[in-house]
Amino acid sequence: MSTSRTDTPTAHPLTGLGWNPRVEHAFDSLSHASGHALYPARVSSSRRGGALVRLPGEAHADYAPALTRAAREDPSTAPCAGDWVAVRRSGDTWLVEAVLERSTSLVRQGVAKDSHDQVLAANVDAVLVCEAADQGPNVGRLERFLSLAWACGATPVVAVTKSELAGDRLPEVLELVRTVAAGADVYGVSAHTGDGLAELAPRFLPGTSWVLLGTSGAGKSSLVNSLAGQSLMDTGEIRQDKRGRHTTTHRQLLELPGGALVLDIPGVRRIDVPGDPEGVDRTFADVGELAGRCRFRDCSHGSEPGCAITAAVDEGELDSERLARWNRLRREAEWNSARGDQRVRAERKQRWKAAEREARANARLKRGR
Ligand SMILES: Nc1nc2c(ncn2[C@@H]2O[C@H](COP(=O)(O)OP(=O)(O)OP(=O)(O)O)[C@@H](O)[C@H]2O)c(=O)[nH]1
Ligand SMILES: [Zn+2]
Repeated sequence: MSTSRTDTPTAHPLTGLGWNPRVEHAFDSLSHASGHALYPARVSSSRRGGALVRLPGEAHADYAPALTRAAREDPSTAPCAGDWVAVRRSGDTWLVEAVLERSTSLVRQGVAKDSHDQVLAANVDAVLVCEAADQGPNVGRLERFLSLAWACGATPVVAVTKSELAGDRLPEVLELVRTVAAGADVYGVSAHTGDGLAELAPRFLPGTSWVLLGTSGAGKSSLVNSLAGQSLMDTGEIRQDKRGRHTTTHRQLLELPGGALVLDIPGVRRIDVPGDPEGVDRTFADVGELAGRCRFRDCSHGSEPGCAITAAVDEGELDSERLARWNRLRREAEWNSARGDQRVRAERKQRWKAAEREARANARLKRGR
């Protein structure tokens, strides 16, 4: 069944949940090939066997047997928050028939040799990396989160939170973060005073999906609540109160009043693996650019003649600590991805290209062409 409604495309009932031409196309091809009447829905949260979906109303949907079998083989194929799925009615209940192809996915890489990767959030357009202004900032941590964001295929944006706590040091802190996070936009914000929110808020475009990354207590929930002008996420104080109580599957797809979506997935708050090597390279584009100028293509940036990297360190153009962090993250990322198969890596690379194409298409759409 296709969406044969009389509404104009912009008034599609799922537009507010991020429905776009790419998803529509994926859904239509699936739907045409299926013998069932299928409906599109977006996963708000999932657990083993079933998911909470938005159609746009909220419903619980069990997984169809084939989906359950596939998920048992490879957990990364199971629905996760942010996924677009095709559902169908089965008596009084809904069944998830299939997961539509993801534009991006935030993956927690299995750390044990035989462990599977786990997809924590899907179809994320942007990742807001939060780093508190009063805690350093910790540049190594920032680089990790940025690598992960790039690896996932989403656009990273950095929020230096609790900006009022930095006082006079704020410009200096922001300058440092901008150097480390070249390629991502950086905003100083305070949930307590409201500073900087007016600059950051316009980034949350209607229909875009966001995930927040940052260490516990960085102020992610407070920031989302300030942007929303209401309490959408539990902040540290409230969670403390709730500890010990049984919590059921809760809604993880949050809608900001401005129309952007935030995926609140507790598990992503603390992932500290850097993603794949491409993500690391993108984060350290400055170092990579230097590496491209070394005389030998396989330069190990040790004592080889004509090494542009060691020359840059000697001349004070490249911080030797940043170089050390690059080496460390690259080793970690390579070790991680060596376990994953080549296909997965190739797909992640494709996603950047697809996301870029889509961003360009969306921009054209917004300009009205
Ligand atoms: N001074 C100041 N404190 C803040 C600000 N934003 C948040 N906080 C405080 O920082 C603490 C942690 O804030 P949360 O928003 O719960 O942090 P979080 O990143 O969501 O934490 P997790 O959910 O554990 O990952 C709370 O005590 C907040 O009141 C701010 O702009 N300024
Ligand atoms: Zn070199």
